[in-house]
Amino acid sequence: MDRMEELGFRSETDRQIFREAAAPVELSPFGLHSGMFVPTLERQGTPEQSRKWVPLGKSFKMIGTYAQTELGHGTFIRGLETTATFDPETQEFILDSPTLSSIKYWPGNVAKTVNHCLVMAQLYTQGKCHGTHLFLVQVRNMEDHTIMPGLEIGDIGPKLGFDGVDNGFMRFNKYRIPRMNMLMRYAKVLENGDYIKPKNAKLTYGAMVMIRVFIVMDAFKTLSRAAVIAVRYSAVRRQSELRPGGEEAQVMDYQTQQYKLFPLLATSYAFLLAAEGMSQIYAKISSDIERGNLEDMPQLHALACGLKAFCTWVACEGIEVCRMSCGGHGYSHASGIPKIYANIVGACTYEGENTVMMLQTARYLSKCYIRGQRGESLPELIQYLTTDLNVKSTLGEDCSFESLVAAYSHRAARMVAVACKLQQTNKKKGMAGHDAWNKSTVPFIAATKAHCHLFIVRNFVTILSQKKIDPATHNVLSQLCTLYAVYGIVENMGEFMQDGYFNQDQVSILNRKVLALLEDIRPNAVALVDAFDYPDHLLQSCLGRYDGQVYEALYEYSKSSPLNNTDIHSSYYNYIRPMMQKRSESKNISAKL
Ligand SMILES: CCCCCCCC/C=C\CCC/C=C/C(=O)SCCNC(=O)CCNC(=O)[C@H](O)C(C)(C)COP(=O)(O)OP(=O)(O)OC[C@H]1O[C@@H](n2cnc3c(N)ncnc32)[C@H](O)[C@@H]1OP(=O)(O)O
Ligand SMILES: Cc1cc2nc3c(=O)[nH]c(=O)nc-3n(C[C@H](O)[C@H](O)[C@H](O)COP(=O)(O)OP(=O)(O)OC[C@H]3O[C@@H](n4cnc5c(N)ncnc54)[C@H](O)[C@@H]3O)c2cc1C
Repeated sequence: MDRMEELGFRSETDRQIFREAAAPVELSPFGLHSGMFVPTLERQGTPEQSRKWVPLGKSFKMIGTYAQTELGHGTFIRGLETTATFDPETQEFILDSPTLSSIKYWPGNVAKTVNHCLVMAQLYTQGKCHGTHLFLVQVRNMEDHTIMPGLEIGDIGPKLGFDGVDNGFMRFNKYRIPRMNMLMRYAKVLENGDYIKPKNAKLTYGAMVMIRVFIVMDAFKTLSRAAVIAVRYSAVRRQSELRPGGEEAQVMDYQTQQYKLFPLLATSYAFLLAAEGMSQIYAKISSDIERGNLEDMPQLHALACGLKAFCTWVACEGIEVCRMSCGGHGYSHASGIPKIYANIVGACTYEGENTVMMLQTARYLSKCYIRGQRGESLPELIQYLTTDLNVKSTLGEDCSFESLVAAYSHRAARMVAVACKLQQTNKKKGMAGHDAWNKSTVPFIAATKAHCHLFIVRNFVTILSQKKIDPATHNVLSQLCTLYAVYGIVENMGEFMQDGYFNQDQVSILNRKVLALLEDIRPNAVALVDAFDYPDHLLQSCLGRYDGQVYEALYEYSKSSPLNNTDIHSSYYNYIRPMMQKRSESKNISAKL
């Protein structure tokens, strides 16, 4: 903290980059404090509450986390069971875990690290439930860090990853907090217990929207790090003969290796630009919301949900491809890739399970489709829904940006229409609304993925057409953008061709183009990963070292394995030798028989 002050890091982005550089392998146990707890106090507290608590949080005098998920509920927030009941006599809220399933379970750093939590609980006042609200709760003694009376707190045990985060459980037993510990920027409980409701009940969900936006950048960071390691290693690793009798080839010269890695390199650049675009949209709309203009809140929610789900799914699949493209050494922690995967794959679940998030976006698309069919105006990002689906592609040998964006618009518009028509058909068959919805959610998920894919392609093209970039760089970035878009079509050709949008010749053009682009990008592949400028300290990888000294690094890494501290391990004396002695005795016995 002091070091960041010394270095003059003021913006949260700079601070986050510094924290990651300082703790590259394990996630910081203060990630949730800085990334969720403090920003939520700023955005969901009244000005007075923010003035009181935010400085304490920023100076780490108060260390907190976000405690919402319970044993029985994570996705369905309205089903959370923790209660906060207002007691007007004492001006306090009484927090309680009334059932086993209501125990808070998963909140990061709650087990051993934090002394405060933002707790999401069902608010009761004057005998009536007003839904979930956030409460600031002190959970440990500020003098000796002991657990406050009335609370049971512990660690949930080993996980797939996230080893630097002590995810815990927390149980309330009629635990009292002051009335003013309810975050009251949007909703309030007055001294007499009267409830003042917010302009929109979902304003309380604002912290989750913010983190989903951050997670799009995390998807870029993790995928690009894995790509750096795999591409650099592919330049160093020589294996097998490409030319009979010739020297062993750099594995990066195999077309299959290029087809594995170069689209992921292009995806990394696409996700970086998408994350920046998403952040700009979030900054604009969240500031409108803070000024009371909630008009674009549904659009922000839908975009954040969709991109968070789409980018984490693609990033995790891509990181696994990077790992496997490094052969056996990729499976070792020496590569650094298993840790990257283990730390980000949870993002497909936390901050909104990806399928559920995609369905939130799908719900928004369904409503926009109906508005579009009525001729109503639509937000710019959604206007493609009114695309004329009878139009065919004009794609030519050049695979122009315009023809590629048109293809993605057509695909998404067609798939949203298919899902919406199924939903409408279900209703006409007499299904209730919720059944008509549920029985069309599989095509809605596919349509929403196409919607997100369009956003990322269009965003990439827009930035290349708007930003002033020197010609040489623009040329390479254009190759990456074209590869990202063409590869996405080739890999999902059925969705693009189902209505005959492309003809056979155009399909052949696309299949040729994706292979040609691999050759175009090959000379710049290492430079394109070096451009991310990740220091070796951050990558923590013997395979992805900047100096390429892979085998020397692997040898040193292996020698440092704790198993090598002694030549003969105690298991020999405890198990192996007794077993062998027993075997030899039994053999003597059988020989005598
Ligand atoms: C390089 C390093 C890599 C690793 C980096 C790690 C760094 C550390 C970062 C993070 C660590 C992990 C921390 C994790 C924390 C958590 O997981 S906190 C808990 C998160 N939990 C969730 O996200 C729960 C998901 N569920 C929900 O959000 C909601 O339940 C719901 C699915 C949205 C449904 O809500 P609800 O049932 O109340 O609403 P609906 O009936 O579906 O919809 C009603 C209308 O409300 C609109 N709506 C819903 N949510 C929002 C919102 N957030 N904003 C705006 N509007 C919203 C919805 O669209 C409906 O509108 P409509 O009626 O017009 O259609
Ligand atoms: C690494 C990690 C860190 C976490 N950190 C925190 C934290 O700091 N604070 C916190 O409060 N929580 C935290 N969580 C919990 C996390 O927010 C929840 O696990 C997440 O919201 C998913 O909810 P769930 O576990 O109830 O999954 P469920 O919703 O039970 O998912 C199970 C299955 O049900 C499906 N499903 C559920 N609802 C629907 C639906 N409506 N339609 C279709 N399918 C559906 C899902 O798609 C999924 O396939 C963390 C979780 C992880 C893994």
